[in-house]
Order: sequence, then C-alpha cells, then structure tokens
Amino acid sequence: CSSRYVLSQMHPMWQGPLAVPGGDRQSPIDIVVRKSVFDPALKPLTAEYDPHTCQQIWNNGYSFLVEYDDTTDKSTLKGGPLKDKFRLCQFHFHWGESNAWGSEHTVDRRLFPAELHIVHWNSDKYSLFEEAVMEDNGLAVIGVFLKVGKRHEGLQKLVDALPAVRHKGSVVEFNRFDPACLLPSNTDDYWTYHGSLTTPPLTEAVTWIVMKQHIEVSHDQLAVFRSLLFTSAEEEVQKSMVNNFRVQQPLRGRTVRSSFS
Ligand SMILES: NS(=O)(=O)c1ccc(Cc2ccc([N+](=O)[O-])cc2)cc1
Ligand SMILES: [Zn+2]
Repeated sequence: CSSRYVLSQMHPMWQGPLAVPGGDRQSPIDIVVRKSVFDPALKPLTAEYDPHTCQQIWNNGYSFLVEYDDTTDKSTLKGGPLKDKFRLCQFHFHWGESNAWGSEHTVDRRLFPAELHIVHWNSDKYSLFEEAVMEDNGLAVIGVFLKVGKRHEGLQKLVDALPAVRHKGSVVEFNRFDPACLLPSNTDDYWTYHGSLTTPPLTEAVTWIVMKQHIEVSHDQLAVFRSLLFTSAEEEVQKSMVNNFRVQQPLRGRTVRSSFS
C-alpha cells in the first residue's frame, strides 16, 4: 500500500506532545465504558479481504507493516459506522517490552500487552492513501487488543517471517495472508470515535473502530515481536523494537459510541 512513507527519524519523540493543527481529535484514548453511548444505528462491519492482495512485510523503524496492493477495491471494509467503502492498505501492531503494557487504546484504563491496527482509506472519496490521510473522513482503522494466552495459529505464518525483517528498512515478500484471521470471533461489538493517526503525521483523519473482544496470542509469539529492532543493520547500537505505542490523548469532549448496549 502506498503508505510506504518513511516517517521522520524522530521516533523516540513521536510520543511527545507534537503540535498538531487543531489537536482536539487525537488518538489513542482511554475508552470509559460507562460514558460510551449505545447507538442502535451502528451496523455490523463487513470486511471482505482478498488474501492475494497481500504483498510484503516492512520494518519501517516504528513497527512492522504487512502491506496490501491497494490499487483496486479487492480488499475492502464497509458497514459499521462507515458511510463509504474503505480499501485495505496495511496492518501493524504496537506492543510493550513486558506483557503488562503495550496497547495504545485502553478500556477503563486497562492496558493490554499489544494492539493490532488494520488500516483502510476511503476509496469512494479519494484516489490515493496520501490524499485520504489529510481528510476528515479519509481513514478507518480497526483496533484489536491482544492478550497473552494460547498460540494464535493464523498469526504464526507472520511470526515465522519476522526474523527476515529484523532491522529497520528491511522488506520481505509475503503473500496470501488474510487479516480477517486476526479479527475476534465477535466483530459486531465495538466502540467507535473520531481520532487521529497515533504516529506522525498524527493527522485527524481516522474513524476508529475498536473491537470489544480481544484475540489471544502466545507469550512466545509476542517475544518474536520484541526481537525486532528499531535500528538498521548499519547502526552500532541495536535498539529492541518495544514500547512503540503513543500515550493516551485528551478526549476533548468527544463521544465514544458503542455498537452494543
Ligand atoms: N497507528 S495508526 O494510527 O493506525 C497509523 C496508521 C497508518 C500509518 C501509516 C502512515 C500514515 C500516514 C502517513 N503519511 O501521510 O505520511 C505515513 C504513514 C501510521 C499510523
Ligand atoms: Zn497503529
């Protein structure tokens, strides 16, 4: 997907309070369950992904991205809170150095060891990811919390490929992977709110759809995530890719809606 955008080198700073135009719709947030508002008009999500659009895995120095061919509408997301059709672009994760933290969103302040983001852009309104990133209704990101428990069979194919992208800047071909296998069994129950990208450029273009049900991965699978490096092969000091999450941002009066009562 065309978000192969090498983000600036200031990664330790990207958690900082970067000045963002407006800045009253930043992500991630703490989802306060009792303050979320049930919206019966919210529909079930329809994710239709073609595993053959899967192209490669890329270590971009923040996370590892599994990127999809987004030149056609072969892999799309619609329904839920979305009015338009959104095209799958990539998915990636955020995780901690320990199982005690790592997610970006929290639920009643509860942290999870990791969080999956499946990124889509509005192909009804825009023709390129880069355009959509700058627009209010440009992106839709599904967030799924990961808990440590039993091994996730679908994730293992991805975990086995990670050593090939240990260093920042490395890319490896990766085909036939359906991100739907990483969704929880229940995708009807979610929270949704308007927010931003959680890494630079932090643009406020995202309709967030955060799943209520988490998925389980094994401790060993998460350990492979932590074996990745923020640094490229040439750098003397190698830095483990851990704690690549942004701190929670103020709600600024936004309402979080729930698809369930
Ligand atoms: N963590 S997140 O909010 O789901 C997220 C999703 C996608 C991206 C990828 C990305 C999004 C936008 C740009 N850009 O316009 O320069 C570069 C990279 C960055 C962050
Ligand atoms: Zn993310």
